[in-house]
Amino acid sequence: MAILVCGGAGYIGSHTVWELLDHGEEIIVADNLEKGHKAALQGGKLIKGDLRDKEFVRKLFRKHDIEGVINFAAYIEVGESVQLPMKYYHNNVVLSLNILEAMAEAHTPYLVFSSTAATYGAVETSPITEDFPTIPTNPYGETKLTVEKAIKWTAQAHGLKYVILRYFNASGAHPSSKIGEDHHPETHLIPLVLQAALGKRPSIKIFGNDYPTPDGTCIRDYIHVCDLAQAHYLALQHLRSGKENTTCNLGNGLGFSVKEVIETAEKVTGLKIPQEMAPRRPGDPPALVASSDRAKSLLGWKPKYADLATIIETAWNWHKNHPNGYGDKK
Ligand SMILES: NC(=O)c1ccc[n+]([C@@H]2O[C@H](COP(=O)([O-])OP(=O)(O)OC[C@H]3O[C@@H](n4cnc5c(N)ncnc54)[C@H](O)[C@@H]3O)[C@@H](O)[C@H]2O)c1
Ligand SMILES: O=c1ccn([C@@H]2O[C@H](COP(=O)(O)OP(=O)(O)O[C@H]3O[C@H](CO)[C@@H](O)[C@H](O)[C@H]3O)[C@@H](O)[C@H]2O)c(=O)[nH]1
Repeated sequence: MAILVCGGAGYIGSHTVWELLDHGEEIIVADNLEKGHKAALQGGKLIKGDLRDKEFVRKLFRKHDIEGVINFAAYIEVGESVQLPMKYYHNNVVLSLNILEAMAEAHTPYLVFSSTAATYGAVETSPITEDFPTIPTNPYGETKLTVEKAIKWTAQAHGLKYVILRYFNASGAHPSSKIGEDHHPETHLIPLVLQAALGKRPSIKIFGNDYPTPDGTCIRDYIHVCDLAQAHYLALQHLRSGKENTTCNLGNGLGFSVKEVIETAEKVTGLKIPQEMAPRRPGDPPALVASSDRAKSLLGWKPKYADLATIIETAWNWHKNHPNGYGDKK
C-alpha cells in the first residue's frame, strides 16, 4: 500500500518523500507543480493534477491502494495572504476538504497534516505549547486552523486517525545538497539572506525594527527541513501503531531575531551581507518560539540539526551548488 503525499514536490514535501523512501515506503506524489519541482523528487510516482479538482482527488483514491495521506499542499506566503485572502481559502481549504472527503469515501485511515505556528498569532509568552489560544494574525494561518478543525470533526464522524504538525520556520536543505529550498517568489528570510550573500539580490530588507523584542526585529524558531521530514515518518508510525490523534508543534525551542539570523549567516558564509531597514510586513507576529515536548515524548522525535549555524550551513551548501535553484523558474 502507498502513502499519498499531496504537495510532495514542494520544499518540505520533497525532503519528506526522501525520508519515506529511505524507510522503504511506497510513495505517490500528487502535485500540480505550480510551486513544486519535478527535479526535487528522488523517487516515488508523481501524478500531476490540481487538488482543488474534486474528481482528480477522488480518482487518486479509486485507482490506488492508499494507506495514508500526508498533506503539504497549500499556498504559504503570509504577506500575500493578507493581500489576497480568498486565494488562500480557495486553495488551502478547498483542496484539504477534497482530500478529507475522498479519504472518508475510500476509508483511508491515516492523515498527517502540515499546519503552522501561524495558527497561534501574536502570543504573549513563550515557549508556545499546543494548548495556547489560536488567534491567527493573517489569513494564511486562519486557513490552516480552518482545516485543522475540519480534520477533527471528520475524525469524529468517520473514524479518521490524524496527526497535525504545526511547524515553526522550516529552513535548511538536505545534507547531500541535492535538494533544497526553491520558492518563487522567495519570501523566506534565510534563502533571501543567502541570495544577498551570493550577490543575487542587492541586499536583505529587515521588515521592522520596532517590535517588542530585544533588538526590535522579529523572533522566530528555525527548524531544519530534515528534522521536519523525520517527524512525518514518526507521525505515520504513531498512527500505524494505533496511538491517539494529536497535534504537535515542531521547532527547536530557540528564538532568533532577524538581525541574529543575518549575523549567523555572515559567520557561516564568511561574507558581509548588505542589509537595509524596511517597514513592518503586515500580518507578522513579533515572536514565535515552540515547545516541542509533545512531539518528543509522543512521537519520539529527536531533531538532528538543531543549531542555527548548522541549519544555515546546509542551506548555504544548497544555494552555492544550485544558484538558480532547480532551474525551472517556479
Ligand atoms: N515553509 C515553512 O516555513 C512552513 C512552515 C509552517 C508550515 N508550512 C506548511 O508546510 C507545507 C509545505 O510548505 P513548503 O514550504 O514545502 O511549500 P511549497 O510551496 O514548496 O510546497 C507546496 C506544494 O504544494 C503544491 N500545491 C499547492 N497547491 C496545490 C494544488 N491546488 N494542487 C496540487 N498541488 C498543489 C505546490 O505545487 C508545491 O509543490 C504547506 O502546507 C505550508 O503551509 C510551511
Ligand atoms: O526579506 C525578509 C523576509 C522576512 N523577514 C522577516 O523574517 C521573519 C521570518 O519570515 P519568513 O521567513 O517569511 O517566515 P514567517 O513569516 O515567519 O513564516 C514562515 O513560518 C511560518 C511558521 O512560523 C509558516 O507558517 C510560514 O508558511 C512560513 O512562511 C519575519 O519576521 C519576517 O518579517 C525580513 O525581515 N525580511
